[in-house]
Amino acid sequence: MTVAEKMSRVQRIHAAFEKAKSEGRAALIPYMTAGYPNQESFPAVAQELLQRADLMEIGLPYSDPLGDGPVIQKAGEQAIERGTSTRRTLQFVKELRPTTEVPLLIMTYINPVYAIGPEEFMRLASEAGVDGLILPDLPPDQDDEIRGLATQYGLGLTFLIAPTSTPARVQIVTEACTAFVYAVSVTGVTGARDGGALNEVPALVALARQHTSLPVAVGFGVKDAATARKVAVDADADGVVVGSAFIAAVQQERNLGALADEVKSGCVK
Ligand SMILES: O=P(O)(O)OC[C@@H](O)[C@@H](O)c1c[nH]c2ccccc12
Repeated sequence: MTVAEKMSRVQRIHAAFEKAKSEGRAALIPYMTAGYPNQESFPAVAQELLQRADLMEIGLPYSDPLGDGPVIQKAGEQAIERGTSTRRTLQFVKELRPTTEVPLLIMTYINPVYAIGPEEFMRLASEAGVDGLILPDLPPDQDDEIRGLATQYGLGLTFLIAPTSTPARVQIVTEACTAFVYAVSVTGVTGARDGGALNEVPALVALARQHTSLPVAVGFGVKDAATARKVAVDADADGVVVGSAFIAAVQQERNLGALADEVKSGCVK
């Protein structure tokens, strides 16, 4: 891979945030589990979201997903039952890659990466056209290997901060990120919550900004225009991640594109 190719992935991620900003919006970052609801339907589901997305998170289904709430956990189980493996997930990215300019990030726990072998995983991800990795359970200060390999293969990295993160922790985590910083709105698992759950977001975004000039995206609990507005406008985040609400829409056979349009309307600053 040439230096230019390596640079272009992280740059593509940053450019996507810049473009949304220039249009007066926070970036919409949908999450969808690879191979959900099944291998045949996933590409169409992904396209429905990609048409509205500024960046996209593709979840690598994993059998022991500690941070996943019930909706995403069930989606992952179903995808695995229906044959979506780590390699199949990367193959999905390879198939989507020529159809879209939207940066594609793989959201994965670290175990599947170790199961295939970190170098092999990075090689396959890079070949498939993945732009970045979101690693919710890798403590960035306890790992040099993954970070070194991601740099070598030109992949952006995103780690998570939460309202319970101390300023010292926020410093360590944000310094390890190269793609964007993922601020989790609440401590706990993914999924929608009752109102009030997003109240800690403005302070968390402000704290992140003291430590980084990277874009700061917020996830956990955004499900409609009002909750998106809380994150995009009230907390002034650069990106809004939405997962469980989109998976629930697919599961209930509701109009996914219409829901994505609605959430996107809440991303307008
Ligand atoms: O589902 P929500 O509440 O909209 O939150 C996004 C989240 O699902 C997605 O980013 C995600 C999926 N699995 C994860 C595991 C850890 C952290 C984040 C995630």
